[in-house]
Amino acid sequence: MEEIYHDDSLTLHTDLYQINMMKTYWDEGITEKHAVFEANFRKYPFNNGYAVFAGLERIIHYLEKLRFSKTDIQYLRETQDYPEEFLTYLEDFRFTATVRSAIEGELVFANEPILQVEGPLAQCQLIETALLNIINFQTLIATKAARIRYVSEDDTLMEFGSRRAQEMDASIWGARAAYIGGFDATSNVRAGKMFQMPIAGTHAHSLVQVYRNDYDAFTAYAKSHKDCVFLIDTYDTLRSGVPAAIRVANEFGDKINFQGVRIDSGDMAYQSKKIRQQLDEAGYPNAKIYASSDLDEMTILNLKMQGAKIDVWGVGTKLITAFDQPALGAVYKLVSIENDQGEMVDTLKISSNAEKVSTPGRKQVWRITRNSDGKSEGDYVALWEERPDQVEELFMFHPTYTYINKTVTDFTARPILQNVVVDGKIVYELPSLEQIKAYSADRKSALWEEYVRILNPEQYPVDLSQKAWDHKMNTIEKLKKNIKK
Ligand SMILES: Nc1ncnc2c1ncn2[C@@H]1O[C@H](COP(=O)(O)OP(=O)(O)OP(=O)(O)O)[C@@H](O)[C@H]1O
Ligand SMILES: O=P(O)(O)OC[C@H]1O[C@H](OP(=O)(O)OP(=O)(O)O)[C@H](O)[C@@H]1O
Ligand SMILES: O=C(O)c1cccnc1
Repeated sequence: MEEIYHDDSLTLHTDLYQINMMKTYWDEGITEKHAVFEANFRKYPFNNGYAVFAGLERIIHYLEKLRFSKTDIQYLRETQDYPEEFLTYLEDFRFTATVRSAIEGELVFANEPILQVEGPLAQCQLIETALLNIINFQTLIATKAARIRYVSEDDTLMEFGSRRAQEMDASIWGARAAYIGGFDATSNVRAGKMFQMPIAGTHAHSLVQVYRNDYDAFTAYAKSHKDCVFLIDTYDTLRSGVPAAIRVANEFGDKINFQGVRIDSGDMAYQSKKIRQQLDEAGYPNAKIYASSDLDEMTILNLKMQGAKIDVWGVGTKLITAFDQPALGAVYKLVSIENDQGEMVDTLKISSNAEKVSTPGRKQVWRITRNSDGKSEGDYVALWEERPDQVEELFMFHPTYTYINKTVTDFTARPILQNVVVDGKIVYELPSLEQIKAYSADRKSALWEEYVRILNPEQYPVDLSQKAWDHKMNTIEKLKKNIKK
């Protein structure tokens, strides 16, 4: 395809309706009205008990370069009937808003703000699409990876999904998210280069097909590589694959690191036990058994239950495509907007479903942990000016079933939303990927096992402060009166 407009910016990576709304705000002279938007999700992905927040690094890179390029303006000029003055406004557009966010690797929960944007209305509006696009995908994959890590215990996990991912961006950022969620390496070399993350791999069936037999293929591979994992299931795993691998390992001795064998088909519990036996008998107790083939957390759990002797799991399709739940569904809602008198007015969106009614006003999420053992008591969603970290006693109650409540003492309250961009300037120092991964693993250990298990986890408490709850009820009452009028 001939490229008419050079793809030199991500600023038009937004829905047309955002720019159309910007045009309305511009016509009305309210582009600079002060606004606050918050993002949250309502339903846990994969019915998990938490989500692993990911995507912030890409959001920061996106915001850093948020300008309408010449070709962006030219494209809008030629396709939309915007007046030149509006295009000039877009040309001069600079991001000056403030973004507060959960940090990558943080565990986040349903119905709490995970990211907040505050600043000129038009700016907050433009970035909704890209922000949700990034968070929804990366958080989803990091969460799926965390589930797979949970069942795999300390086994090695390799991400193999690139060929099956929904296009290239998904492979790359999905590989990174999988690493944050608990994977050890990716097969995608570009992801390794971009993010300085470990890459690893074995070889494909095609290599064995080229040589028409296992032995010749493994020999050729061993001649050209020190580290060897042989794929043994091309013809007959137990009768040809394993014996050929052992023969090549014997013949090459110290010239190679015989790391193990990979299986990619058949009954992997039965086969892995037989393979283990053959490798042990041949004097290779340290050779590992790798497995791949449409794996996910349920199959891995089942294979472990059957006593499969698998040491390394290669997971592709079902991880990178978030096979059983392909979207996270995080939304971005206006919670506060300046009125004509210059005062902030908090807003909400009413729904017939009580649990879906949003909470008005700018909020902070406080993670409440017990000082005695560092375990999480739940999250406390409070109005911005509240300081639950400065009180001795905290009354926490379920926002819908208010009779479910408790009073917490001897606790630490930690704010989840952190300043990332302030007045358009990036103030957050990006941690290394290793730090993010380690942080996430550490956060999981602060959760009670009941919230971490992958099947029917307990509902983690996400409570509203009394003030936030009262404010919500008052806002609903006022709205109802207004509607009646
Ligand atoms: N012992 C086992 N218990 C439960 N699931 C298993 C077991 N062994 C393999 N599986 C899973 O069963 C599925 C088998 O896939 P499938 O029937 O497509 O064939 P395959 O053996 O992989 O062969 P091929 O890919 O050559 O068609 C895979 O998802 C695999 O992970
Ligand atoms: O099963 P997944 O979880 O998606 O993992 C990735 C798959 O990709 C490869 O198969 P493929 O048939 O594409 O190539 P191959 O010839 O190397 O086996 C590999 O053998 C895995 O089965
Ligand atoms: O390295 C491997 O074994 C690998 C890589 C990608 C997909 N399947 C397998």
